[in-house]
Amino acid sequence: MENFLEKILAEKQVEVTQMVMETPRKVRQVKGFVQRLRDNPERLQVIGEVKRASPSLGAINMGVDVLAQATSYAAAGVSAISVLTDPVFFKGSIDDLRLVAQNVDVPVLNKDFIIDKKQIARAVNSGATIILLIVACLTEKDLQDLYEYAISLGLEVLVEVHNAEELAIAHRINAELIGINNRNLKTFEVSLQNSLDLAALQENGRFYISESGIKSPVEAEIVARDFRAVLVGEALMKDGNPKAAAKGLQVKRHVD
Ligand SMILES: O=P(O)(O)OC[C@@H](O)[C@@H](O)c1c[nH]c2ccccc12
Repeated sequence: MENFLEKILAEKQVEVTQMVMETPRKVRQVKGFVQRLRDNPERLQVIGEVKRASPSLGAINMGVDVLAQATSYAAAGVSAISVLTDPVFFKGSIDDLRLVAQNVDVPVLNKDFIIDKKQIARAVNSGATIILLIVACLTEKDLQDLYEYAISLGLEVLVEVHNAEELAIAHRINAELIGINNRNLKTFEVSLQNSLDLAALQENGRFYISESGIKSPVEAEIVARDFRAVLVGEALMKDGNPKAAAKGLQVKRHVD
């Protein structure tokens, strides 16, 4: 049986084949995400995500007003906004990202399954300032090449891992920004315990983010000690007041 990730990657290959290689322009100028983490160690930072649907849940909020949602996140003081651009499994589009980037002055993360430079050039030209690279989607060599390409363009790169082996790879390529996904992309099972288990392997000088399954300030508190930020989609997309919800997740961290 093909797992979910294999299905997504097979489809992504088709999408990328049909894409043209754009000439990358300059990265949009905003105060960077890492800088925002550096400046705010005392509160858990939030990346609010725009996500209409997902393979595990189906429709989350298909009728969302993308601009209003992103503006609410920005008004709540999020450190970045993530926009899903995968059309097939997440019902997103690059136009969503462009719309958000044109209207907020916070970093914007292009959330997609990136396997090719063409996607990175498109991300920059659409206003993204951060891209996601998922260790489980790439060979170490391709991960390293795409990472270096993105950095050379002036992008920030969030490197996503799910287990200790992938975390070691993220450390080897010298990623500064590492996301621990609580969701297993092969089975879509979610456990916050994954972040807590891998926290012991964190290295000094890098910034770690806990991704997925954070639904309330209670869950935010659980990861706030070991993580600088959380990446939250579903809970914010389903809340009638996304601004208040995004603000409520910025809980106090106990920094020694
Ligand atoms: O909706 P949640 O459970 O708050 O999760 C957000 C985000 O972490 C999730 O969308 C995500 C994390 N890594 C990904 C990789 C691809 C697509 C989606 C994701």
